[in-house]
Formats: sequence, structure tokens, C-alpha cells
Amino acid sequence: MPDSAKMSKNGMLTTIHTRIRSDPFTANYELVGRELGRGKFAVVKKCIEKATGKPCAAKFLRKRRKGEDCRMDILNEISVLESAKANPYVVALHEVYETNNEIILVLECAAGGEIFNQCVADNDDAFTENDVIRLAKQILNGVAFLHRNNVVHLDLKPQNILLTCARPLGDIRIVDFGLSRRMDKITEVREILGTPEYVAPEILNYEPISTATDMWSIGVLTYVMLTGESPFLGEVKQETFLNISQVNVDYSQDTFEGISSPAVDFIKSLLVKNPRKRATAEDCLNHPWLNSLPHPHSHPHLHTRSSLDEPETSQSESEPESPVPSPEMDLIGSYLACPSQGGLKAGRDAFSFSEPPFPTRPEIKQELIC
Ligand SMILES: Nc1ncnc2c1ncn2[C@@H]1O[C@H](COP(=O)(O)OP(=O)(O)OP(=O)(O)O)[C@@H](O)[C@H]1O
Repeated sequence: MPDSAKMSKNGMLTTIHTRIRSDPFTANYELVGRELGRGKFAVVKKCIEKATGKPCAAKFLRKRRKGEDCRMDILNEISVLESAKANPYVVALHEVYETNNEIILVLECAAGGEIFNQCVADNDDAFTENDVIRLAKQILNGVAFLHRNNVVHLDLKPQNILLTCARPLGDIRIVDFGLSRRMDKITEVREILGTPEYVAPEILNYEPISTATDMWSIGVLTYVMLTGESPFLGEVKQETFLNISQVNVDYSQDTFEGISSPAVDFIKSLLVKNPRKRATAEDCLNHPWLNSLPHPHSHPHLHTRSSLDEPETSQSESEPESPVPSPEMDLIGSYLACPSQGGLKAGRDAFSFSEPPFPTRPEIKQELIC
């Protein structure tokens, strides 16, 4: 049965076309191996489709969270996945099952795990600059597709960019659309979204969000992929937020040793406080760094493994143009940012707080994302 509902005022899309199955998931899939990962309200497990032997990833999402029914949030995630199914860099959704307590998304399995692991690796598994160029093009291809379809991801970070294969280095898959929003019919956003190290200054300042909000996160992501360091990470969340709002970034030779200057220029075009002056995904795809010849050297953090001998995968040429025109993205809504719920874990978790780190706009009623 198709499940449909209205667009909610905060940009959640809850009309879906995928049939929600009520027969037992285990009748059609066998769970195998260990957990692939988990988030706050979901656990992801590897499974095999019995009929075909195909490996998949089953994301088990709890419908009730903190005493609230969050089924609509899950429908929003499904809806976004559906709208991005033509893009090869957004994880594919195969099927959806529903039980009393959970909704199970059967996803394409990205067997190479999170790029986070290679970002923090200090050995031969770390990325070279050429690897980062190839992966950044793929991330931008996926994000440009979302943006053309008026979708913002709002939680882009190394834990949500997966690899089809870690060695040899495969292609990326963007996952976790739990915080994603449609930007066209949105009237107001009064939620706290994102992950401390990756959130844009406009979120901390209660200013409108837009596709540019994702672009800031891509700037942070690229910095982390190239240097292995998180540019705004402070000892405590308040320090992280201060670093973000002051755009306090270390572009020193020391940090960027062995990394080309177009790479630094690329990051600088994204870590711009004013969202209107930030590069768009299309701008980035045309940036000289992504269109340069292979770089002969790598940062010491990155070592020397080269991706040059690995096959190039399909890029934007294969992707159909979206018919949806770009909307005005700049008066979408306001975020209310709130303070810490404990120590940072190198950006693993999206945040939602109980009190703001900075003075709040009194007229904004706080609504926590569940
Ligand atoms: N398709 C997939 N293939 C392989 N691993 C996956 C897949 N989807 C998710 N994972 C793993 O599970 C983790 C959690 O998934 P996801 O981020 O979608 O869950 P979440 O509960 O929405 O997370 P969060 O609390 O950060 O919002 C991912 O970081 C990743 O490691």
C-alpha cells in the first residue's frame, strides 16, 4: 500500500511511493555478520536477500523516540531517498518494512564503511590528495543533485559518507537523510540540526538555512579528508561554536604541508561566513582543484597510496538533469542552536540541546528534533 501524507511546514516531505511491507522482514532477508553501524535511533545491520543472495544494509529505525511518534521523520527520510534514486552517489533504497515498533529500510550495502575511518587513519589507509579529489567530485555530484531537487542534507560529515569498498578505494555513497529537508515549500524551520564540528555559522546565528549550509559542511569535510584534522574542533562544544562563528581556521603551511594550493583555495571558497558568498556545489564542480592534473605529492598524513591506477567511475555526465528549478533558498527558516550534551566525539553525533550556546531570539520557540 502506498503511504502518503502532507508536506509538513518545516520542510519534511512525507509523501512516499515505496510500498511499506508488513510481512516479516526475516522471511525475505537473513541477518549476517556484525552491525554495520548505529546512530541515535537506528541500528544498521548487514543482511542477505534470500531470493537473490544480494547483500544489503537494513536500517532499523525506532518509531517512538523520547516518547514521541517519529514515523513522519522516517517517511521524510524515505521520501528524500526516493527523490534521489537517480543519483549513483546517494545510497539506494530497495524496500521498506514496518513492524509495531520499527520501520526497516533495506538499503544498498556500502561495504567499505565510513570515510571517517580513512580521515583519521595515520597510515597507508589514509587518503592521498588525488583520492580526495576523486571522492570530493562524487560527493559534490550527489549534493548538487540533491540541491537541484531542493533538498538539503544538513548532516554531511565523514560518518555519513560511505564507501562501496575501502581497498581498493571504491566510490562514495551519501547516507543518513534523517535531518534532510525540502527547501521549496518550507515556511519555517525551528529545529536544531547538524553535528557540532560541521554546522555552519548561520545555524549558530539563527539565520536562514539554505543549500549553502551543506556547502559549509563540505568545506569542513574536505579539510578533514586532506589534513586529518577537524578545523573547528575545540576542547568543548562552546569553543567549537566560537571557532565556527569566528571562522577561526588554521591554513598554516604546517597543517597543509604537501597539499596543493588549489586545494586550500577550494576549502577557503566554502568556509565563508556569509552563505551568499559561499561556493555552490556547481561552482565547486568547476573549481580548478577538481579539474587539475593528478598531484605528484601528498601530505605526510596522507602517505603515498595513489588512486590513479584505479578505474574512474561514472561522473556527472551520466546523471540526468533534474527538471526542478532552483528555488529561492535564502528565507527558509531559523535554527535554534543549543549547548552541549557532553564531550565531543570527533563529530560522530548530530546534536540537539536543551539550552542555547548563544543568546536566543526570544520570539523563536524552541522545538527539538526528536
Ligand atoms: N547503506 C549502508 N551500508 C553500510 N553501512 C551503513 C549504511 N547505512 C548506514 N551505515 C552505517 O550505519 C551508521 C549509522 O547510519 P545512519 O547515519 O544512517 O543512522 P542514524 O541513526 O540516522 O544516524 P545519526 O544518529 O547520526 O542520525 C553509518 O554511519 C554507517 O556507519
